Amino acid sequence: MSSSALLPATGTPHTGSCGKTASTSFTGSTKHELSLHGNVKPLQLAANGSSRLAYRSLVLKNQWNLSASSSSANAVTTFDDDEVVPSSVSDEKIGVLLLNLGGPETLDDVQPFLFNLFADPDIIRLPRLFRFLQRPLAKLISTFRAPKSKEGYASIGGGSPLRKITDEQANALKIALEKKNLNANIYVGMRYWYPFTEEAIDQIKKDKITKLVVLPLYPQYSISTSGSSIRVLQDIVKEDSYFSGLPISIIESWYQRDGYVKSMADLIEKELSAFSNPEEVMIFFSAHGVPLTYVEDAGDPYRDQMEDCIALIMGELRSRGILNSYTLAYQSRVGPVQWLKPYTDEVLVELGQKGVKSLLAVPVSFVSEHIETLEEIDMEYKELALESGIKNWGRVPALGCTSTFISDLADAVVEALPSASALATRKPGDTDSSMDLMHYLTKMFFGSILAFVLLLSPRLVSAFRNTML
Ligand SMILES: C=CC1=C(C)c2cc3[nH]c(cc4nc(cc5[nH]c(cc1n2)c(C)c5CCC(=O)O)C(CCC(=O)O)=C4C)c(C)c3C=C
Ligand SMILES: [Fe+2]
Repeated sequence: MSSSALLPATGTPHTGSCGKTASTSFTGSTKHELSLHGNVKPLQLAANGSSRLAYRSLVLKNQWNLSASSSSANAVTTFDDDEVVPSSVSDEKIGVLLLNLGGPETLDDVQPFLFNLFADPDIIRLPRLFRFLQRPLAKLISTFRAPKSKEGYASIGGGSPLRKITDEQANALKIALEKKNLNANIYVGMRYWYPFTEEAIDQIKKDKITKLVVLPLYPQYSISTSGSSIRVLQDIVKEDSYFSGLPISIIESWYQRDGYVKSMADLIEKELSAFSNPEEVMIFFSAHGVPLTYVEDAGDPYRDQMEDCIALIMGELRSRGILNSYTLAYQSRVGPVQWLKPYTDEVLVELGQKGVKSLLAVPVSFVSEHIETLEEIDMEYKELALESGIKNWGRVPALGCTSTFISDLADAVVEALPSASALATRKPGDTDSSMDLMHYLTKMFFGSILAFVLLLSPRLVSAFRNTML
């Protein structure tokens, strides 16, 4: 059945734009006094491909003198103030670092972007012994995966909208913070494409930021997303005396915030009302998956947080008298291993077979439109759902620059400031280079055998081809 034969319940295409023009500088007000209260916040650290939990700070009541700051134009996207506040007003220069995944801007960027992604030890988690295979493996997988990915990016206009949307969110956050009397420089650091996290970090140092709030743009924490970006930050902090002394506060997850939950509920409520029989619509939460081993072996809290998040959103909807049925499934799996279940594609088919007629898809693991909303949900899953017997299809847009959401992120930043403190530094001698010669030779020996098997075996190569395409 062709999808065009059946009209979706909602008519507005989700273009992936916040609908505002990003600009790089603002004139901030000159002097603000603010009393802030921080909360006990867990800080989750992902290092060497494994997740660790550290608990950080504290209930503080702090009196701040916050100032606007200046910084020059740069390679990395920053949103900063033009106006320099006299140093007598305040010594503080507040920075907010938004962490995101990044996406290819052109089709030529796709393979190198995929290489960066698969070269990340938090994405392909090899045992330590085989870590030196990470890059050859990334080259192999990215080369096989690129044609399929390119098709996807071509179908959404030839590149990812992520940079543009993240810049717009940074812009909106800057304004929201100003409304809360906080002048801050906003930096965007992407994990796998421009502007890279490393560039943002360089700029933060150049700007002599004195207090930094790190805000990953993923509501729920996963080793593979926020964890990976925070690890990059930590690796730099360990080696750099400016960063090791810089008070930093990391907001590692924020799906539980009232403002986020209410903003999601608002979007769902609005899209439900576009169906002719809203109360018959099943709310279908579709989250990006992760391999099962992340959760079951490495202690990734992602699934628990996702389930908690859905319960909060549904609780909010119930409190508004919206009693629709709902379900959660995981999308976008890659490769031959088991991922979190149930899988979105399989659930859609089952729901169709069970006679569900109206469905509202809700992307819940990400706050921008991206390839997995614009292509996977809007095209692939919609078509599959319609073929499976679902008659009315709708999709909730990503939060983007929704004002209640951005205002809540601004609150999160303000609340995080008092608990900023220097991250722990590595002890002298606590480095990989302390590995002895025997250890090194053993690694190389077994690693070479695995490399030979993986890279030169034609059967394995063809297995790869089948699973990556
Ligand atoms: C919470 C969100 C995300 C999780 C968790 C996540 C894990 C994860 N992803 C891959 C593999 C790929 N991801 C790709 C793109 C991509 N992934 C996310 C979000 C999460 N990923 C985003 C926002 C994007 C960027 C989309 C864009 O618009 O550019 C891709 C490339 C696209 C494709 O080929 O499908 C891959 C590959 C793994 C392996 C993983 C967990 C281990
Ligand atoms: Fe992904």
